[in-house]
Amino acid sequence: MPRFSANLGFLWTDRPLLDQIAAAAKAGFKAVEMHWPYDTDPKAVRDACARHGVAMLGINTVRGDVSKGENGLGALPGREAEFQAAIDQSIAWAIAAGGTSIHAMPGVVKPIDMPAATGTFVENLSIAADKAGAHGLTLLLEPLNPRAMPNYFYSTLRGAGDIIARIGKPNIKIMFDVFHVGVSEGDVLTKLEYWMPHIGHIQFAAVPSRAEPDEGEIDFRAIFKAIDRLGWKGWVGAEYKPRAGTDEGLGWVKTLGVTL
Ligand SMILES: O=C(O)C(=O)[C@H](O)CO
Ligand SMILES: [Mg+2]
Repeated sequence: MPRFSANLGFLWTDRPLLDQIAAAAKAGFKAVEMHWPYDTDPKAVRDACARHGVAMLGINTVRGDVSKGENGLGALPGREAEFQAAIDQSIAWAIAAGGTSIHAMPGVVKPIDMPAATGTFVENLSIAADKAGAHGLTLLLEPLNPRAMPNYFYSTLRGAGDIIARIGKPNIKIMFDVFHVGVSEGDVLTKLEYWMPHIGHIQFAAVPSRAEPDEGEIDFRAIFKAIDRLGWKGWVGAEYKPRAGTDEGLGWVKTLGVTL
C-alpha cells in the first residue's frame, strides 16, 4: 500500500501549522507537506515533526502578487531576480525544516507570451536546480488543470516533461497530481505508468470535486494499486478539500482499504 502524506495546505486549515502537524500525526499520517508555510519558523516545524514522528516533505515557492492573479514567478520574463529570491527562500526554509522538495511554480502566462516564458523558465530552473541540488533537494514541476488555474504555464504532463527534458538535470521531477491529470488529460493509469520514471511526488483528490477520494470518476482503489505495482516508493499526498471537517472526512481510508 502507498505511504500517505497529509497536505496541510488543504487539511486541518482551521488551526495553526504546528497544530496541523499534531492533527495529521494523531490521524495516523506519517508525513506532511505544505503549500506556503513561510510565516512559521521552520525550526519549530522540524521540532514538531520530530516530536510527532512525521516526515517533512515539500513546500511551494511563493506565488508573487496573488491579488493580481499571479501564481508563480519562474516563467515570467523580467522577474528573474524575484524568482531566484523565491527559490533561495524556499531552499533555506526547507533545509531548516528538514524538507526534501520544492514545487517551483512557473506562473500564469498568456498563450502569445509562451515562447519567451519558456526560455525564461528553462534558464531560471536550470540555475535553481543547481542551487537545490547542492542541498540534496528535488524541484517539482506540477501541471495544473485549466479549470482550476486558467493559463497556467503548463496544464499537461507533456508540458512539464518537455521542460525537464530541455534542462536535463536529475533533481527536476514531475509532481503527478491525480486530480489535475484527471481533469486535464484523463487516462490516469496509463499516464502514471508512462511518466513514472520522471515522477518526484504524487498527490490526489477526487475528480471533478477535489474532495475526498471516495467519490467521483476516478477509482482510487485502482490508482493506489497501480502506484504499488509500478514500484513507487515515495509518499502519496492527500491534497483534497474536505467536504466537511478533515477528521470527519477520513472515512476514505477505511472505504478504500488502505492504512495511513
Ligand atoms: O494546486 C495544487 O495541486 C498544488 O499542489 C499546488 O502546490 C498548490 O497550488
Ligand atoms: Mg497538487
